[in-house]
Amino acid sequence: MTSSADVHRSGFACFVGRPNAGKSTLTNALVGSKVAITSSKPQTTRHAIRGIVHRPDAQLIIVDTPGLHRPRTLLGRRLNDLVYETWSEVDVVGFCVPADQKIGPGDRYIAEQLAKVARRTPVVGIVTKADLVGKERVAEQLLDLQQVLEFADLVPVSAVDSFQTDELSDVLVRQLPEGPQLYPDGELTDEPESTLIAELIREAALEGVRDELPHSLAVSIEEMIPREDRDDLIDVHAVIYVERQSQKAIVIGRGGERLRDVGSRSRQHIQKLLGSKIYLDLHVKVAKDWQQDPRQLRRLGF
Ligand SMILES: Nc1nc2c(ncn2[C@@H]2O[C@H](COP(=O)(O)OP(=O)(O)OP(=O)(O)O)[C@@H](O)[C@H]2O)c(=O)[nH]1
Repeated sequence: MTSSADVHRSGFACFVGRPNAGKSTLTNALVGSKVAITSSKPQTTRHAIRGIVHRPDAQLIIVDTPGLHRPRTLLGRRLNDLVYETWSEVDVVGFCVPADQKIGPGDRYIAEQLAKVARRTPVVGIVTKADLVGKERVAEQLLDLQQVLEFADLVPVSAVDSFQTDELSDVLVRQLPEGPQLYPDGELTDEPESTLIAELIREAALEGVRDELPHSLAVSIEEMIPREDRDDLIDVHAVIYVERQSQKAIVIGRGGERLRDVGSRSRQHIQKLLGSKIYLDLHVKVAKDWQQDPRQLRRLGF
């Protein structure tokens, strides 16, 4: 006879929520490593980056989806399609609502979309950023959240001080089917390295830029090759794409200062990721209105 303690579960979870709800940060807190990139700019996440939580009793694979929003561009529609596709593939969805903001039309829009899958896929309500407010406000937000959808479970968390992150992991694991380990021990993500590297560069390039520019930035890794005659150095050639000439000037900065800064910051993260020294060759190019152009979107991996 097997007791419940012997049961091993495995499966997929994803977090949804309005932009900036804290989904990427939560993924990193659960996985315990910098897998999904985070920033204070909305719509940072474009790729379904997976983080893997290894536990003795379970393997939880987290798929990080872009923020769902009313689409205005072709890119917007592609991103939303990616979100719906992800929901239908996972075993549990975590609906994230930040504790410090009232539940608004954006959240209700997501709840309406989620209600369509909630019969097939259990949805867990998550009140994020609990550290920003008092206990009473957290309780109030949990009550408000309960009004918008029927949840399999409700959990308040803080990714910043690790409040209840283990509890959340338990709650999500409970919704997974019994199954074997799907990925080897120690593996944290199955994204190709080039995608992670592109995301690290985009994260560095996003720092300190304003307003509409974040949506116009895309990074493509053109080439990644070990330097000839050296086994400790990799040449990485990357292009930062923007939509307009004026944006190019912003990204490069006066005398190229900003771009150098972006290069040196992202290089540190990339070296850590690859465990090797790298030479980073970084260029900025204008791809006019790439968010509206199917051919350019394809080339940039959307
Ligand atoms: N105080 C506090 N801040 C948090 C917490 N989690 C996330 N943040 C901050 O909230 C901002 C957004 O976090 P992200 O994890 O990038 O949000 P996201 O939902 O993945 O955003 P998109 O990728 O745009 O959809 C960042 O500035 C984080 O540092 C938390 O638990 N506490």
